[in-house]
Amino acid sequence: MDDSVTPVPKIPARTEFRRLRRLLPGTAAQEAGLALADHALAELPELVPAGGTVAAYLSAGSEPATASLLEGLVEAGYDVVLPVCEPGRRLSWCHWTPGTALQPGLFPSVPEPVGKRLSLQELPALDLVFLPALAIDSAGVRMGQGGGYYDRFLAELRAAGNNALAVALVYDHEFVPAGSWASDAFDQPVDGVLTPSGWTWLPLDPAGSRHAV
Ligand SMILES: Nc1nc2c(c(=O)[nH]1)N(C=O)[C@@H](CNc1ccc(C(=O)N[C@@H](CCC(=O)O)C(=O)O)cc1)CN2
Ligand SMILES: Nc1ncnc2c1ncn2[C@@H]1O[C@H](COP(=O)(O)OP(=O)(O)OP(=O)(O)O)[C@@H](O)[C@H]1O
Repeated sequence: MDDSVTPVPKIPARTEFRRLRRLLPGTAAQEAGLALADHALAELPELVPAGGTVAAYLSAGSEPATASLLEGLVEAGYDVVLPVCEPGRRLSWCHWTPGTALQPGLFPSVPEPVGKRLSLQELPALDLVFLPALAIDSAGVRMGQGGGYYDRFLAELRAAGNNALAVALVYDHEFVPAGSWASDAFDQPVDGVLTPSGWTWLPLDPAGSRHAV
């Protein structure tokens, strides 16, 4: 891994990752989603006990598609919860199965499940969180859409003592060297990244790693 990168400010870096997504061919999101689901479902039995609770999300636009992953999780017997955007940039959560109705949320392009909304305190203990990202660096720093929804959520989850693994889903070219952009103190690191090529536990530096790679 090249350790000589110069961090660029977060906002232009976000603009560039969005631009690259817009250049992807129309089939990229579906193809990436199928590969991600295969890797995820192959590994999950070792990471999450049968019947465990997995937080995930409904993909939108050019994000790697999560439909196959979500269906596979339910088929494998996991309890799946998906986020709903609330005012104040907070997330609440709904249980999801393939029959759950969807509706546009605060961001009209992002679908959300219809149903009873649960706060973090009302949720069953989470075993694993799959989260959206525009990019992840090899130290585990996440570039999101800029709302701070997941930084707030992970900070609260971790403060509550829940050590659920946080794993971001991105395309291969979005997994980049540590320090590719300037991180902020409030950025919550992820524990791993899942790309169409497979899983990587982070940080990549073995001395700091929480997990066997
Ligand atoms: N699928 C998904 N759900 C999510 C998030 C996310 O990043 N992705 N969020 C993370 O916090 C929260 C919502 N925040 C978001 C904020 C802005 C955009 C947005 O501007 N989307 C672009 C399309 C981006 C693309 O195609 O890659 C758009 O609507 O035009 C999306 C989600 C909660 N739910
Ligand atoms: N724990 C927190 N408490 C309050 N505000 C926070 C917290 N974490 C982040 N924020 C605020 O959220 C805003 C956006 O943060 P950032 O750019 O890292 O979002 P993001 O991770 O890209 O977004 P998202 O999670 O929505 O995809 C920042 O202005 C920051 O001040």
